[in-house]
Amino acid sequence: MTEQQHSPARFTGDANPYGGGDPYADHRTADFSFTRYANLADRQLGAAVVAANDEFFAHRENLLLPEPAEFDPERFGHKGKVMDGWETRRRRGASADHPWPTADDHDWALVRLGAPGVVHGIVVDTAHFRGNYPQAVSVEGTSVPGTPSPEDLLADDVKWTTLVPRTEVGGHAANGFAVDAGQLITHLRVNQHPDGGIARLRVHGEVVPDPRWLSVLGTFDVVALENGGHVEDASNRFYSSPTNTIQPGRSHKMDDGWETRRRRDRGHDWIRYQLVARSEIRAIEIDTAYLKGNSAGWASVAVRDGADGDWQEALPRTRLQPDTNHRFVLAAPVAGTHARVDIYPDGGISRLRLFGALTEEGVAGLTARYLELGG
Ligand SMILES: NC(=O)NC(NC(N)=O)C(=O)[O-]
Repeated sequence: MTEQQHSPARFTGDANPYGGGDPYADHRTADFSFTRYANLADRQLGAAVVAANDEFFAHRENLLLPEPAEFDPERFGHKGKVMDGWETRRRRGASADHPWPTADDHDWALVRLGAPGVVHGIVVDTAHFRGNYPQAVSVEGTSVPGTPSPEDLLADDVKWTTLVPRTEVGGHAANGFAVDAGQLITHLRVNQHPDGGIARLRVHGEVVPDPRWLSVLGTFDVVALENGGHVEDASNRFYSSPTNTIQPGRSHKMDDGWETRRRRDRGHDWIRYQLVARSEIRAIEIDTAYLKGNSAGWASVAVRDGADGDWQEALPRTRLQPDTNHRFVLAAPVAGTHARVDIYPDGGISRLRLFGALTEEGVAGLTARYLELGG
């Protein structure tokens, strides 16, 4: 997929001091088209903020929390105002005559993505940092194989590519940046110039798995997000994201799955996926964990070979039980590049697993893409 380059809305400058009431009432945000891609900096996928040079006021780990940042005007701790984000101390200059930081002074945090991938856009949200947000931010990316330590990542021989050049940002705003680096990224370095606080970081993109790993595994879940599957479209996203259906592990609460609004017509809901590459599917799991009074009543699965192929039934319309994992062995393998799950009439499922193996063509396509991206 190629990202259409739009210039996302830009916010710069201070927000007003908090004046009471809903702290989000004056939060500045916009619709960023790249948020249709999954968040590769998701803890659930395995992402982490592995190091930061300073976290005096607030911990670096807050950056990846899934929920919006909270603000309690009354909450102060030993170090100052308790902030729900990553916040560094105020930098100072070298002398009384020059008390200001230098132009190059900045703070950094190292982020490991949940899976290697191509980044299409980044949101640096300074929610509630109104007078203490960074003047500017920049983001670099690198691809380091294996499991490097923070020291390995900070070594001089690691080559970093600029994903977001140093850019002025706004306080109390979701600052969005479209990215078009066209290379595989495993880690990010997020810089705030010269210092300050960032509430949340989101890194939207596509997972590009190592084809050697998937080939050795043989049979695996060919639609799983961590293996390179993704949601192309869905009929409804009212309560929760359809991407939840391909997240790792079992769902542990209702909004960890996919739930649609109640239908009052004669239609039904669906999700369409692109598989990691052309695959042969042999077994299907549909889980309705934590969906009890709102589980889908029935579900069917179809597979398509190529973007314009015809849909071929893999699983006929089948009754589902609430809060239950269902397993189906297919009578014969079904080959394709795309899949869809249709649920009747509405409700939700928590996970869809499509177990199979890459076809020869699938291995070749994935290997070519991986090498082209520098993997
Ligand atoms: N009111 C503040 O937030 N002040 C300071 N920050 C914290 N967290 O106390 C600062 O330096 O910006």
